[in-house]
Amino acid sequence: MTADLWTDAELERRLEALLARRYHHLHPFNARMHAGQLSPDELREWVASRYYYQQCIPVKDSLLMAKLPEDARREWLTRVQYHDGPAPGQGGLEAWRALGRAVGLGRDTLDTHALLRPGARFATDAYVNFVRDRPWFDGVASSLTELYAHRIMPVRTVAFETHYPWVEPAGLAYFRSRATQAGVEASGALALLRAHTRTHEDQRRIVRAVQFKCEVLWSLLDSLDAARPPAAARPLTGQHLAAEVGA
Ligand SMILES: O=C(O)c1cc(C(=O)O)c2c(n1)C(=O)C(=O)c1cc(C(=O)O)[nH]c1-2
Repeated sequence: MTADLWTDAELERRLEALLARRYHHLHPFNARMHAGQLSPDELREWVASRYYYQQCIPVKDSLLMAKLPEDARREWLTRVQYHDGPAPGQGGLEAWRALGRAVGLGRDTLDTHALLRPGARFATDAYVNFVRDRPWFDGVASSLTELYAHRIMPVRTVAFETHYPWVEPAGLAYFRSRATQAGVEASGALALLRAHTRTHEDQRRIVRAVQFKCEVLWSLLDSLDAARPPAAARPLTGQHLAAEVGA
């Protein structure tokens, strides 16, 4: 340990301050969603684009697990199990499919990425690549946006109930589940990082990883918030791409 280390409280204060300024709850698209200003199609595109993010989370966690120390690996496995569930038809990803059904999107539309915005794919892939290519310490740190995620879930749930009554209530279960799960995950990640922090530079790496992750989440919403051009000029979706390669 070196004398110039921030205390735990100071590190958390810095992360809080960063997230309060840069987390995606402040993004104009999220603000419009929570204010009830999204059209049904915009809401569907968000659900479809975020589905790709949800699919990739257990993939990045599996890549991360391969690098973790033994105790941490056992702990991190629960994240993969949370999303994949103990059996088909269960788990977090299935809960997101239920959200898809609740907004009128079938599994086929989600799985073919027909409505996935290219920018949302690039942002998500950047997160997976970051975790794959960097040391596990940075990968774990990049999950710390979850320090804030659990706080916006209750806000989002109420926003959906209030402003989008056409969305089947059963579809909101995922948000409710994350309201507790994200906090548990963030505390576990922080504890693991603290146990392996030796230098001030380690602490700065944590902050930089959270900065990066804020940009991932921000970019994902940028892709959805782009000006809405006429259909012919709209960004390519999975459906267009599949048609072009003759699938
Ligand atoms: O809807 C959201 O605002 C939101 C944000 C985040 C986040 O902060 O990365 C995650 C999730 N949801 C989520 O559902 C989820 O499973 C998740 C996993 C992770 C991660 O970095 O490992 N973040 C998030």
